[in-house]
Amino acid sequence: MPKKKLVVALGRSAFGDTFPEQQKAVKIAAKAIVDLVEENFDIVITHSNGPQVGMFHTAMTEFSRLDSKYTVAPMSVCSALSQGYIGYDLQNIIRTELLNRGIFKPISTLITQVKVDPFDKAFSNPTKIIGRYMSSEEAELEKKKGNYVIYEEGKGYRRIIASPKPKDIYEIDAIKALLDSNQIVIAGGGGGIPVLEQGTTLKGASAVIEKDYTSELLAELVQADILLFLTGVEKVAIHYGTKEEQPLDFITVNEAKEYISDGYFDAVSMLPKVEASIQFISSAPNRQAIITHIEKAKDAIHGKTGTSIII
Ligand SMILES: Nc1ncnc2c1ncn2[C@@H]1O[C@H](COP(=O)(O)OP(=O)(O)O)[C@@H](O)[C@H]1O
Ligand SMILES: NC(=O)OP(=O)(O)O
Repeated sequence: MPKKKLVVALGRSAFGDTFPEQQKAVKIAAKAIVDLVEENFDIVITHSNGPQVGMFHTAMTEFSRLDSKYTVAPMSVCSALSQGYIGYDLQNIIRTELLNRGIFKPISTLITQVKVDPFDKAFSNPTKIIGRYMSSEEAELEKKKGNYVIYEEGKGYRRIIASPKPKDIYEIDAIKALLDSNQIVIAGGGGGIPVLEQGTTLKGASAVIEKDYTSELLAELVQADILLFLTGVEKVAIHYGTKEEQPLDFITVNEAKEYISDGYFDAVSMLPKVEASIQFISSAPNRQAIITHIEKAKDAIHGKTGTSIII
């Protein structure tokens, strides 16, 4: 019987905000991934990059102000940096976890570019949160640099950037070839580097793609059986964060659409996962989309927990 293909999307909680946090958190992600390897899946891993891409962009901009030998790195370059920074850590820790369990399976990270539409309305409506929390003074400085910020009640300011939809993945054949040769692939990190096709050139766009949507596109293109979102909660809930909070084991596509139109899912956190799940299971039969906590991956695959989006 052919092995089932699984696309796993690792959320922000898999990495934290700083390198020490990442080194610690990635061990939990590695355990989750190797549990899934032991379940005999072919696996593609995608991951978040919001805090990291913001960190690189701010750092490079600050360096360039201090010393003219440093130049500002465009956001697309910072996306590429974040793929390397996270992928390097992730692939090594997963490798160790595999070897510790006596499993010999190669794993590699692929710098991945994703096509976006230059006319995507998202370019004139920044929504994607990146970087760390800032004080009002830091936020003012960002605004002076021409960047956009939002205020989160009680938490502080954060940068926001355009987040166009992913249209195609340029390295998809390489991803498939690695999968076909029994390798674990980390690809589409941070939603992929957003690029605009200009003749024979791919020009980096000043944007950060939502990795949940890229995960779905990737799952479509590799013809995955399961799309698994590993995040910070065990189940999707309605009335989330209130006394009436109701965690859900299953959500049908029709229910999910109703919950979306009733505003139950936060636009920048849970909504993209639910939308991506709907898209994935609706576009071919016998597919599964599951959202759960990073420490519950194996249980969720066995139907013991998590929220499954079903037809
Ligand atoms: N309706 C909801 N049900 C469950 N969690 C929700 C809901 N709305 C918002 N959340 C929050 O969204 C988070 C997931 O979004 P986010 O952290 O952006 O994703 P990721 O883990 O992929 O980075 C959850 O950990 C939870 O705190
Ligand atoms: N690119 C992306 O979706 O990253 P986050 O999950 O950190 O927002």
